[in-house]
Amino acid sequence: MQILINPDRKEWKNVLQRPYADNSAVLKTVQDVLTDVKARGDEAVKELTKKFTGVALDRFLVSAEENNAAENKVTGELKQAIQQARKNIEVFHAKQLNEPEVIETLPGIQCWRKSAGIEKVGLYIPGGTAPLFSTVLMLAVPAQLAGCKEIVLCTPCDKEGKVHPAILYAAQQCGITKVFKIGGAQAIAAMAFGTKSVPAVYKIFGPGNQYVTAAKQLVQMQGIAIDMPAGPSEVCVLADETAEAKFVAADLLSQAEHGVDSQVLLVSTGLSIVNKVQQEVEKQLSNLSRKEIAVKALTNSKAIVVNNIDEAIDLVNEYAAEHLIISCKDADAIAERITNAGSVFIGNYSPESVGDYASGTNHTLPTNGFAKAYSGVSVDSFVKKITYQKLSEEGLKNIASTVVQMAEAEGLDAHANAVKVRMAE
Ligand SMILES: NC(=O)c1ccc[n+]([C@@H]2O[C@H](COP(=O)([O-])OP(=O)(O)OC[C@H]3O[C@@H](n4cnc5c(N)ncnc54)[C@H](O)[C@@H]3O)[C@@H](O)[C@H]2O)c1
Ligand SMILES: N[C@H](CO)Cc1c[nH]c[nH+]1
Ligand SMILES: [Zn+2]
Repeated sequence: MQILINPDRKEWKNVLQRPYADNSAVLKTVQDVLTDVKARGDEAVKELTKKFTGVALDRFLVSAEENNAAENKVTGELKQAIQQARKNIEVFHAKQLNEPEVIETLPGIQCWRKSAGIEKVGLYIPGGTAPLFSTVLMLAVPAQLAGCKEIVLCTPCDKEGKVHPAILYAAQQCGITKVFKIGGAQAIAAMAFGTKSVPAVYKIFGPGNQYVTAAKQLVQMQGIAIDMPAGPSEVCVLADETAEAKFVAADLLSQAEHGVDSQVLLVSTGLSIVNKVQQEVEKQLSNLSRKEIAVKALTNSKAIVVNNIDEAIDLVNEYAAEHLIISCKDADAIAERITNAGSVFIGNYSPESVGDYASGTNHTLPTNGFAKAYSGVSVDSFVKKITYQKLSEEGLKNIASTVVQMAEAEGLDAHANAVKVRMAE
């Protein structure tokens, strides 16, 4: 991890750049995948799966037998953990549902807004380097709460053509029945355009690698909605001298192990904590099964020492991390000053892993600085909000002159007439 001391503000943009900023080669590959799947459907999906993963599939839908077999392969302890996590996620997300409230803007003019679940949604569950069954819960629970009628799930399979049993178990727990064993850009294309076996959906959700994220962004240009660009995982830890180096190192490594393109950032007001964290990182690395991946991700990562806490807060707001951990003396007060982050973890006992799995908040979050403008997935992501209005004759009288004045001033006589014709009766 590179250490930078007091970089000039003018340099922040460069310093805070994410790895692999130039994705033109990925975009080219993905564009070809999309064109192929759109033209040739299932045949293209089969060929591309073989090409990118080496797996030859003759069908994509996970069968009832595969589902039953998977249930038997998940241990009782893991089943309990999945159920506990699912419950917490449901409790947290259920509070996001709200009843429509009718507002009377003028006597006789009633306006309201109602949420309607998006009818057809596609969930992408990453599975290239780790079977992220926790993501099933993060997407399927809010989709079900929102009332989405058709929920399709795509996830890559292993070399034997099998989907990880915990992914299937989590899907069962969330009432998802259509699971397709395809991944990458070809899965996004299949859900976007539809194929003989994969239904087309209106909106696609879920994180993924660069290929998946690019595919989502490109299908969006063709009219299919997406949740957000949720790419390689990242965490920023803001730590002062009161932070526990062991905890900070563990948090940094927890995201570095996701992928070689992950980025972790340590921002601090003192060099001594940075040095201690570096030593801890070295120590803890040796015990990790995904050490190679974490080591590569650490080469993209930085520790930045700044002059004071105000500068540190400006820097983390500029970075707009997917996850921000605040390990500082005044963590609560600092949290109040955070304007850009996907999800914030306050204090020494709030590791990001807890939000990744089970506290109840969603782990599908904007990466790559998109937290400046995007929110993470919530029930809201799965609904559209339809506005309604109902006017009585008195209500129309109360607003008529306002509308007529404005319509005529815009030169739109027909608009004005739609009101006048009713008032003339
Ligand atoms: N932002 C979030 O909320 C969030 C949440 C969880 C995971 N993540 C991120 O999701 C990512 C998961 O990535 P993953 O790779 O493990 O799984 P993945 O399922 O996203 O991608 C695997 C698929 O990518 C395709 N692929 C791989 N190499 C390719 C190539 N050279 N050309 C074309 N296609 C190729 C293959 O089809 C493969 O099946 C990680 O980067 C992780 O950090 C992000
Ligand atoms: N940290 C990931 C989001 O960036 C989510 C995840 C899933 N499993 C473990 N972690
Ligand atoms: Zn994680």
